[in-house]
Amino acid sequence: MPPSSLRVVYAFAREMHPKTTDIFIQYGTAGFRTKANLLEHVVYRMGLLAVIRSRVKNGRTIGIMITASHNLEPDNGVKLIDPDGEMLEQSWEAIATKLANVSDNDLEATTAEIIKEVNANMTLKTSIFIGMDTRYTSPRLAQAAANGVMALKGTPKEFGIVTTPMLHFFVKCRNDNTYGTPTEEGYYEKIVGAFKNIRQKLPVYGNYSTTLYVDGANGVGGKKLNIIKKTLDGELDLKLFNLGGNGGKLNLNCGADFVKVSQKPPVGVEHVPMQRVASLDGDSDRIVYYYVDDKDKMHLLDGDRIATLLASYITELLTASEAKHLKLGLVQTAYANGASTAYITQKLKVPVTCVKTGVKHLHHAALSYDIGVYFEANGHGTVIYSDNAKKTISKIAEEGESEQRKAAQLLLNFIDMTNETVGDAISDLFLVETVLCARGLDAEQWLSTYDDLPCRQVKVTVQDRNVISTADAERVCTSPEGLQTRIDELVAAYADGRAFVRPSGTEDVVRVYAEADTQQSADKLAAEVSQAVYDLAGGVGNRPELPA
Ligand SMILES: CC(=O)N[C@H]1[C@@H](OP(=O)(O)O)O[C@H](CO)[C@@H](O)[C@@H]1O
Ligand SMILES: [Mg+2]
Repeated sequence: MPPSSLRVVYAFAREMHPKTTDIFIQYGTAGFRTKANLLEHVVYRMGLLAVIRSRVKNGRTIGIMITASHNLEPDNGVKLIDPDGEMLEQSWEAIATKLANVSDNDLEATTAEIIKEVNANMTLKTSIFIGMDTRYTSPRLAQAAANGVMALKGTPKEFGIVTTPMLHFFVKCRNDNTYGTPTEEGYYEKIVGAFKNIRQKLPVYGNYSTTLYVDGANGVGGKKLNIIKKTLDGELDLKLFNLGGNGGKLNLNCGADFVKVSQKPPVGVEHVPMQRVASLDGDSDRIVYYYVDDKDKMHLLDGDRIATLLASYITELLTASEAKHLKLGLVQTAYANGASTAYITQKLKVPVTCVKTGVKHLHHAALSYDIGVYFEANGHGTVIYSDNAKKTISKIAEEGESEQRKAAQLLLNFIDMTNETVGDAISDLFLVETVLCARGLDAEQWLSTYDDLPCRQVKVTVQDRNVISTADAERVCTSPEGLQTRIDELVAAYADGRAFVRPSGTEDVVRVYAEADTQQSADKLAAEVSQAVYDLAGGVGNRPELPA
């Protein structure tokens, strides 16, 4: 592009999407995320960067998703999706951060510098897929992204309101047409189609009931399930709540994150004792299940539960299809309940890898298995299958003995039902329902597989959360000095005690996690560790108090 036309681009940027704040913003665990009114210039610049990224990747399509996931309504965010539908390559996060923070005056020079540095061929044609969640600030930000794309002569394709995993899926399909069709219909056809297929093969039996209640978090997931619901022909009877009407606010006292962290049922859902409920987050890339018993006590079935359920069923099908040589492994983070890890390794005999928080880390580690099941405890996860695994299973489905063939065919449906690009609440919901149906389980039986250790997660506000450094997949705190020693002392006083701290990548807080043999102990340990963080890492506001 000749310099004169770039001049026009930057003059346009200054005028249309000016940088109005000096607050430093960082591409974190899931992209940029902050108050929506601080983001417009950032999103515009991500439009520019998406085009540059695409041109480094031979013109393959890149995605831009506008969402702040489970955060409350006033927040928003933006993240880039790489050509295979994966999160942006980590080495580009620093580039994104640099571009987001330069002044309007330096934007031109910095963009030119980046183009040179990454060696982008700016003559390539490129299309950028843009999606957004249901926030009222999203359309304006999506427009800023499209303007950024057009500024560098890329072609934006706007999908409007879609779930985050849908956009990942579209990007993957656009760059690899064997994976599916890059449209919402294509997504339903593949994922919901596979579910309906498998239901033909697995009769409903035992304690499994086809009625499922869903908490849509007043976000996009419930709206999409409302479309899907009409096509399910009674295979699954969805009763949807928190669809965004009746004044229900996005993620407010509802949704997967609320249910997981507060360990309370969401508002807005009718609670029938023992009825299983699936709770999605605002952009529908997370899901947890729960039920309320006849004494009004809530029982949570979180990401760890879903991971173990899926891993054990896949193992069963691998055994039945005699494809046991395919190596299945599970990936978790330090937030995984200790009881789940023990169950997976000791009972299921499946190897477990523990990695840092953030889906990109889990996805990456899962790639080292033939079949990698990865889940964060908060319900974000999926299963990925290597080409070798897919080929082997397809071959058995065609050439194996009758019983082997049957199992392999089920497994192929299971693979089709999976959104392998990223954690996907809708895809995960169908996977879980399939396994529960295949095993004739109700939620209570599912819960009885193992007993979770009571746990507690809390936040502490400090002056600068980056004073906290960690090692060993965030399980050990290496600075500030003395904090880990203090945590060790505190943990030692509890049976089955475990605790760790880490700076959040999406909020300006330090997260504290604790588990112990009783809820009371877990709560107390979390509070004591919070005090240690407050004292040793520059706490602000009131010092955390111990539970009464
Ligand atoms: C403890 C926890 O649930 N942390 C979440 C949260 O990250 P933090 O870096 O902890 O803020 O948001 C991430 C993005 O959704 C998700 O990947 C991660 O698991
Ligand atoms: Mg989310």
